[in-house]
Amino acid sequence: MNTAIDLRDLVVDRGGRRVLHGLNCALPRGSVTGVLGPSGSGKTTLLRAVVGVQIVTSGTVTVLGEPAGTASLRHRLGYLTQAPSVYTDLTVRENARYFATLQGRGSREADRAIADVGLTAAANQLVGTLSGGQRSRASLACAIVGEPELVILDEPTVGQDPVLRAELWDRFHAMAAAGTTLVVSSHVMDEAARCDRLLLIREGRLIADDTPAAVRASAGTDDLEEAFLRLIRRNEASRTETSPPPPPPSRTPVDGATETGTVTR
Ligand SMILES: Nc1ncnc2c1ncn2[C@@H]1O[C@H](COP(=O)(O)OP(=O)(O)OP(=O)(O)O)[C@@H](O)[C@H]1O
Repeated sequence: MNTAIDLRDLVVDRGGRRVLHGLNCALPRGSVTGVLGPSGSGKTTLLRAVVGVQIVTSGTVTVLGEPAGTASLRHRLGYLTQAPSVYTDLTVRENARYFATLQGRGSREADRAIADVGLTAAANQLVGTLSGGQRSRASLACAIVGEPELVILDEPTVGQDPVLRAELWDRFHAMAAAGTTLVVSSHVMDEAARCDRLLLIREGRLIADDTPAAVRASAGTDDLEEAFLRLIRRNEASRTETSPPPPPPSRTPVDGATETGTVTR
């Protein structure tokens, strides 16, 4: 089976509000999918649903052939949240070794993950003394140290300089070439261009699910940022057209007037 993630009519409510409105998509294994959309559009919620930590209102989320959240998936996926989840009173290497051990791996994999995120020089530094960007990379090392089949990364490159971002993306593609499936949320358009496939979310709805080339072609522009703007406007226009006409203004009959406006005496 070549599908890593399958969403069917996924609906999620949070805080009494509908956040995802019936998403459908199937993501292939061994690829890098970018999840893009404005702040608050539902990217993190979608990733949480795939990881299995989000209560789902209705629909199904199937991950590596199992329902999301199934215990056996825990060792098959790595999840990087937006808030770094590493121990500040341990060094980078101690953190990586700890998470490696949890995944049945050793110090070799820990050192490799540290190198993959460009932190070898800081391996013996306490995480609590790292910069924000370094701390986020330490967290990324811990998410990938178990060499999971599926890697879910929520804005992994925030706070990283362009050279490091490019290196991280090279690493993501090397992982995909080796068969790993990656889902990466981002706000950055040049990162969208690096993905094999894009999911563009707007207000909890998927408005594009395609390759970057197909997204550009469908929008009629080579500029991905402009393409997204056009797709968003097109989506808004079609929603306006299909929404029911507004109700007529309510008229409260005044004394002596009927509903039809005829004044009676
Ligand atoms: N714990 C929560 N309780 C209630 N509502 C929430 C909660 N977390 C998120 N939301 C709401 O769900 C919606 C989607 O949030 P989500 O974090 O998925 O967006 P996002 O696209 O990841 O945003 P960002 O790019 O800013 O991280 C937002 O309207 C947000 O306010």
